[in-house]
This record gives sequence, structure tokens and C-alpha cells, in this order.
Amino acid sequence: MSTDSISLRISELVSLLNTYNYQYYVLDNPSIPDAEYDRVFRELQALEAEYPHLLSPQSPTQKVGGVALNKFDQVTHEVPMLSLDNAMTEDEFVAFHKRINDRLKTNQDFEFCCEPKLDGLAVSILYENGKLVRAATRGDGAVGENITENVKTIKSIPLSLIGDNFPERVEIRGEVFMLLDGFLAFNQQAIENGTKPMVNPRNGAAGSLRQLDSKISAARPLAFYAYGLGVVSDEFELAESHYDRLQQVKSFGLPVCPEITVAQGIDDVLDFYKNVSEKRASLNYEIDGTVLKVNDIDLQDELGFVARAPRWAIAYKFPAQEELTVLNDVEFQVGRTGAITPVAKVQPVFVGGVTVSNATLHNAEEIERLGIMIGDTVIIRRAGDVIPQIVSVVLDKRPDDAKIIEFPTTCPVCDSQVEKPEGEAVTRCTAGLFCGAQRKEAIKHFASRKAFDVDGLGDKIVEQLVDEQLIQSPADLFVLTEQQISNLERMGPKSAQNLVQALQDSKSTTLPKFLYSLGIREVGESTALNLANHYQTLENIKNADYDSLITVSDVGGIVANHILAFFKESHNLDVIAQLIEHGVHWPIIEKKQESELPLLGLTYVLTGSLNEMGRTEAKNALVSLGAKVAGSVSAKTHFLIAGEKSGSKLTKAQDLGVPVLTEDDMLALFKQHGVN
Ligand SMILES: NC(=O)c1ccc[n+]([C@@H]2O[C@H](COP(=O)([O-])OP(=O)(O)OC[C@H]3O[C@@H](n4cnc5c(N)ncnc54)[C@H](O)[C@@H]3O)[C@@H](O)[C@H]2O)c1
Ligand SMILES: [Zn+2]
Repeated sequence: MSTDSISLRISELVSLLNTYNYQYYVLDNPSIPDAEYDRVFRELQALEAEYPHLLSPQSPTQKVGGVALNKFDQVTHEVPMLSLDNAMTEDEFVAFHKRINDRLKTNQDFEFCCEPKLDGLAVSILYENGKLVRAATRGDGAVGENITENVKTIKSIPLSLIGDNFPERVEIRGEVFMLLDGFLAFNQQAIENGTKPMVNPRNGAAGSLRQLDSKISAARPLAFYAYGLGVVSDEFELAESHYDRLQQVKSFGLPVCPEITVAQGIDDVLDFYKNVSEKRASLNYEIDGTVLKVNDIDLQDELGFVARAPRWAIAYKFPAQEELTVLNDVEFQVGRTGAITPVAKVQPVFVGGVTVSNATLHNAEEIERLGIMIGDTVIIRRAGDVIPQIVSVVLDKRPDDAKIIEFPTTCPVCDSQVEKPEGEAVTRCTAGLFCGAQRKEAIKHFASRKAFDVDGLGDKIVEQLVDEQLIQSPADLFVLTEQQISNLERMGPKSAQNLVQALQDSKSTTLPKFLYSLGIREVGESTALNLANHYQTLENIKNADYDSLITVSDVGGIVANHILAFFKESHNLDVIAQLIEHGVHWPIIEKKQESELPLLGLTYVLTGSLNEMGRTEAKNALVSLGAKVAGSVSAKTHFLIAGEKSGSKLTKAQDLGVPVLTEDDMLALFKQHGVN
């Protein structure tokens, strides 16, 4: 490369880093992952090292990134707040260790204070006579922003130091970070409210702290750990090691990260790194590596500083959890309950310790929220064992031929209609009985105890039958031969004969059971019973429209739409027709007169355990008498039936003055109306 092209590349890199720094430090809204930033940074560092005459003192490699915004008062740091050099690999850490060993001309193994690298932002907090008087951000290292009022709202930071053994004037430095549970809750709420979620906890913390209105900071889940000192009054006697100084800071009343330990030599440090990386997923805050500091303060002083970082410390980072990649395509997978999930097919990339080529896009709303298109450069995240996610799109890198992602209008597995009920995020295939993706679940449900109750047809057998392609829908069960069944694993001629007999026997059923067996979404046993009582025949139910369906007890708008979608799908109707053709039948239901529904208009709630009958049985009996059975007690509840060990529902009923019946009262009621 000619010097010209090198200096051109250097100025390109400088301008890129300046842009990234601006997005990260000023806007608290980075457009690329840290790993990409670090690569660009290192490329620049390497070029500057090779061509020192091209190194400018204005280069981002010579400065602490960040600026103090004018909207805040400025604070000049009495001792500059620096950054840290970093090591990405064990070799780089070992090289760092050798460098300081050479510099100190020792060959001994000195101590390191080993700390997690907290992923938040550095803050300086000044106490005078034990009172918090000022807090500031790092800014450009020399001048930071006065954020005293915001810092005062952080619960783990004391407004007054404790005890009486602290310096008259002391500046504590540490990291403000966001607690993960609070971060997740905040983002979930933001998505529900249609407001902008935080990109990650680090930027969430920075954005929350750099607010003019301290009420906003106060409402965010921020916390603080101290990891160092700035100015300290001369008279105060500080300990001689970094670790002991942190213990002093702790005795002043400031929190210090409990994971911090002292290690002797390289091997112990590497153990610490390994232990913390294993613990990482279980911590309630994000860390992106370890910070390893020469423990002895005299040695620290001997080593001193370079332009932007101390020589006596290094950030040994974990492999990146966020990386850049390209979205090549989107595939749509159908889950076992019919949910259609878009899966991002990305350019394979090493992230979170493994090579990733797929990431979930969740649903249509997520695609819209991200504004993502095929061909986009995206930030992908893989943390711990969590399925890789697409975090955001790098809009600057969108190619001209980027393609819109089309959500399928029919099921990619069985080509049936899909539905996406209003207000729901999930799109589903409506062919519950027919769809290949849903086959196993649909047939297991069909054969289950409360449905067709086929003796000997457990989940394992259903799976084998489907895997062997002996059945494709519940209707195929009834044409299975003993021969076919006896060839299955753990099945002999005798059990095959029994199973065929059990299938024959199950053909005689009831309309509520039949309806329930179909596995229509959200049509449980009691809804099926209500539908059967209301319409008497399957034909009537198939022909019912929305307005009619919602008049049925227990059926709301959502359930009505599921029922309509189910019977609109011709594949489902085919399976039903086959079932009937194979001899499935049920007795005609006599329409009950209103006089035969003595509990019409009454709402019951069941709680606690019953001795004489199951809860479902009791519920069905109540429904057959016209009652509505609700899941929770409210002012609209007429009676609570409380079995043994009743808990909060009983208390609530008593509070609301809802009459409470015992199991015996209930049995008496059933007896009175001829139900047993
Ligand atoms: N994505 C982007 O666009 C973008 C832009 C700029 C910077 N960055 C990221 O920020 C990094 C540079 O930021 P930086 O200069 O703050 O350096 P740094 O974050 O790599 O290291 C210095 C900082 O570490 C923090 N820290 C956490 N735990 C600590 C501990 N126990 N002891 C001491 N310090 C601790 C302090 O805040 C300190 O200021 C880059 O490497 C990159 O990862 C990303
Ligand atoms: Zn399907």
C-alpha cells in the first residue's frame, strides 16, 4: 500500500470512529455492536503503530471517548478519568502481563485485583465531610457532566457516608449500570405501549442518567458499584493495595461488587476469568469481561499511564455477544400448535461463543418493529443459551435491492389458511387436524382422556404412528390394522388387538367430547359443552356465525373467531367427514327448556379440593344446569363453592360478601336437580 492510500484509510477510520463515538457517547444510541467498534479501533491502532508519522494527537486512539454535553454544567476532573486498554484473547492478556513484567524488571508473579467489567458508565462521586456534594460523568476524561441530582436518586448510592473513619474529601469512582430484571420489564412495557425500547442495558443506563429531569432517572432501575478512587484528602491514610482500598470504600458505605478477588499470578487470573464467565448468565447485571489491575499501589505508580489508559490495568473481555451480520432470507416455520414463526437466515457469524446462522424474528409485529428487510446488515445477539435474536438494523448499510419480508397468507407446511386474530401477535395455521406440523399434537389431544379417551394410545405410540407415516390425521386411526400396530416398538399382537378394540369402542362418543377432541383453539371442555347444549348438532355449530356464537355462554369474540376459522378451513371439514364415515357417532342432544336450566343467569366459582367429584365434573354439572362457571371471584359472582384448602378466592369472596357453599351444599344442589 502506498503512503497515500494508508493515510486515506487512516482518515476513513478516524471519521468512522468519530461517528460511532458520537452515536454512543452523545446520543446513547450506537448503530453497531461493540465488537465492530473494537475491530475498527484496532485497525487504526495497528496502522498508527506501523506508521507513527501518521499518528495525530487528535486520533480517537489517543483520547478518552466521550464529550460533556452543554446541556449539563461541566465538571473538571481533578484527576483525569481514563479508559482501559483491552485484551480479547488469553494470548493478549499474557502479552500484557509480560509487558508489565519487563517494565518493572521483576520476574516475580505479582498480585492482581480481579474485577468483573461492569457494562454501564463511569461516574465520579465527590463526598465532602461525609456528604455527597457532586457527581459527574467521565465525559472526555478531563471534563465531565454534572449529574449530581440524577445520581442522588440511585438507591445504592448513600447521600451520607457511614461511620466516622472517612476522608474529609473523597472522590469515589465506579460504574452506574442497569439491573437486568428492570431492563427487561422496562422494554416489555415499552413494546406494549408502542414506545421505543432501550437497545441494551448499557445504553439504557447512560440514557437514564444523562437526563435533565432527575425524576426520569429516579424511575429507572439503576445501581452502582465502586471500583476506585479519585482525589482523597492527604491526611487520610489509604491502604497500600487496590483491593484493600476497595474494602475501605466499602466501609464508607458504598457498594463494591462482591465478585472482586485478589489473584496471584497468571493462572489464578485465568481461573477468575473462567469463573466469572460461567457466572455471567446468572448475574442481574451485564458484564462484558474482567478488569485486571496490578494490586500493589506502589507498582501501579511505577507503571504509570499512557495517553488514554493506565499501564497497570487491562480489560480482558469476553467474546462478543453482539455481532454484525447480513440477513440473507427469512423462513417461516410452523410450530406444533400451528404458530408460524419467522426465522432469520443470516450469514454465519461467530457470536456468543458459537457460529450462528439462524435467529428468531418472533412474529410479524417484531418484523415491523425492527423495520427489517432481506439484505439488511443487522446486529445479532446471542447471550448464554438464549436463542439468537436480531437486535436492530444498521440502516446506513441497507443495500438498494433490499427486499420487503412478506408474511405468508397460507401455511408453509400444509397450504391451509392462516389467521392472525386482532390484538394477537401470533399468526397461526388454521388446519389443526390436517397440518403436518401440528399432526402429532392434534392426534395426541384427540386420543387424550378427556377427548376420545382411547385406552392404550399414549403419546409415544402416536409419535411412532406419525413417524412411520401410518396416520396423518385422527381419522386414519380408525383404519389401522392389528398387523400395522403390532409392528411398532413395544407392541405385541395382544396389545395391538386391544388397541384396535379400544378405537372401535371410542367411536361411540358425545357431541361435547367430539367438539373438544377437534382441538379448536381455546375451546376447552366446558366451552364444548356449552356449544353442544346451545346448538344440539354439529351442523348447527358449523353454520353458526359470529353474532350467534358470542351469545353462547363462555364464548367471547376471540373464541368465536377461532371457531369460525377452524370450520372455514376445508381440510378440517374433510377430516371431520372422514371421522363420521369411519363410524364415529354420538346421541342427539335434546334441547333443554329454560325451565330445565334452574341455574340460568347464576355465576359460580369453584375453589379448593373436592372429595366426591373432580373439579371438571363439578363444573360440567353446574354448566348443564345453566350456570356460568368463572375462574375468579368478582362482584359478579353469585356463589363460591369452597372445597378443602381454599385460599385467596375464599378470602376475596368473604371480603366481597359473596355467599360461600361447601361441597356438601353443592352435592345437595345437584341432587335436588337430579344430577348425580
Ligand atoms: N458500539 C459503538 O458504536 C461504540 C462506540 C464507542 C465505544 N464503544 C464501546 O466502548 C468501548 C470504549 O469505551 P471506554 O473508553 O469506556 O472503555 P471500556 O469500556 O473498554 O473501559 C473503560 C471503562 O470500563 C468501565 N469499567 C467497568 N468495570 C470496571 C472496573 N471494575 N474497573 C474499572 N473500570 C471499569 C469504566 O466505565 C471505564 O471507564 C469500546 O471498546 C466499545 O466496546 C462502542
Ligand atoms: Zn398448516
